[in-house]
Amino acid sequence: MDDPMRVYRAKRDTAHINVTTKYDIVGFISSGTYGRVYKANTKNVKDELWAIKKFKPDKEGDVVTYTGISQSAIREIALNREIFHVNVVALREVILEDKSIYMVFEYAEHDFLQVIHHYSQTLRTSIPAALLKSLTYQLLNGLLYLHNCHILHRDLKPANILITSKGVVKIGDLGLARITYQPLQPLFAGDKVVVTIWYRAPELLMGAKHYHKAVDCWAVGCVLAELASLRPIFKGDEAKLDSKKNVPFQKDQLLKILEVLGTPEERDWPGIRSMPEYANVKRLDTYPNRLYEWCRNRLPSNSGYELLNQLFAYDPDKRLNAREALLHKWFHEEPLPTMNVFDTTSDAQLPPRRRISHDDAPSMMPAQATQALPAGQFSQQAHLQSQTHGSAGSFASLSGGGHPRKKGRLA
Ligand SMILES: Nc1ncnc2c1ncn2[C@@H]1O[C@H](COP(=O)(O)OP(=O)(O)OP(=O)(O)O)[C@@H](O)[C@H]1O
Repeated sequence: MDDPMRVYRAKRDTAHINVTTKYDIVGFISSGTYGRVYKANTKNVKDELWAIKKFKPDKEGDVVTYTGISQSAIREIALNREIFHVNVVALREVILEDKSIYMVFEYAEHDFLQVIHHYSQTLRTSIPAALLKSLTYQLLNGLLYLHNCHILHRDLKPANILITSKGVVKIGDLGLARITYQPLQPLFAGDKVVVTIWYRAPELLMGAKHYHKAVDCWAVGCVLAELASLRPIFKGDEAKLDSKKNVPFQKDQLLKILEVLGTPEERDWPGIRSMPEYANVKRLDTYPNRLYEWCRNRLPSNSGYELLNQLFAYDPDKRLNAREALLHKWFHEEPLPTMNVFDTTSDAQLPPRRRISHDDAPSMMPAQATQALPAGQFSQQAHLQSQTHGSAGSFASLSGGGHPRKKGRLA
């Protein structure tokens, strides 16, 4: 006969965990492409903060229906469950409740965009070298881990790179991330767009059919340059798809790059002539490389310039990878990067806490009575609720070839 305690425990473990019975919603943080993010605290535990991302439920017309979990949500959940690193935002659990999916992440008080705004708008001074170096170092450290796990982030930008109140950098938003050993699809098809345009690597802008980890390293170069100058280095206007969804030539974005890095030549980038957009680039004016001048007042260190120059190699095969970048001498000369990026920041100069609003918090609440899911989905829920620990394992089951999300530009 079944042990009643065992039956009780089994029932308890597969019962619904209600988000709002486990967490107090402190407020609304932000609305992203695929959902809304809330700040939450574990019930009855002081200062145990979380960021809960609630995916938008699928809708058929105005009716919310349980049509399954979107490809994007599955990918973000699946990738996050397999990874664990100090510089990547940790997923605590996933809760499936009332036709919605909730991902519970460790909470990060700041992000790179907010630090950039704080220095440009409030302090009106450049980011000190020690902070700049620590932010970049930890970002590269997280990226090296992802790349070692064969994960491309594909959407690195200041808003997606978070910092905890203890000064630890955490790469977030793996919603666009992909496993690299999947057969790579052509980059642009229909309305698929990869990487916010200001951080988009030249091989993508030139129409490359295949791309790899180097696209993330280009984005790190853009982020480093933005931290150093407090504004996006290549702030191009995105050309939109035409009515037939033809992929346009991103002339303005490429011009912004050419103006600083000069016109790429065959010796910089063998194979450039066979790139789909080469003829279009040939028609543009030619520019000299001005990166050294660009750095003069913004990144006034020779080795800092060298690092940026190598992250901005046109040829993706020559571009510095995350490991090489971490070994770069800029990080090994004074001031050295620190574990707490704010080690050398006075209290008065610390960026403010993340702003939250209270207006939207009620829409977080699921309906009072949690609707029963079809039988098969209980096991899925129990599966998803397991905690995320351990190192990157096999991703074979994650290799669905869904559509990357179309991303908007930074506001
Ligand atoms: N762990 C976290 N701690 C604190 N805030 C977070 C956390 N994760 C996300 N946020 C905030 O919520 C915002 C949106 O989150 P996220 O980028 O994951 O959603 P998204 O739907 O992919 O959005 P987007 O389309 O803007 O990339 C972030 O820019 C950040 O401000």
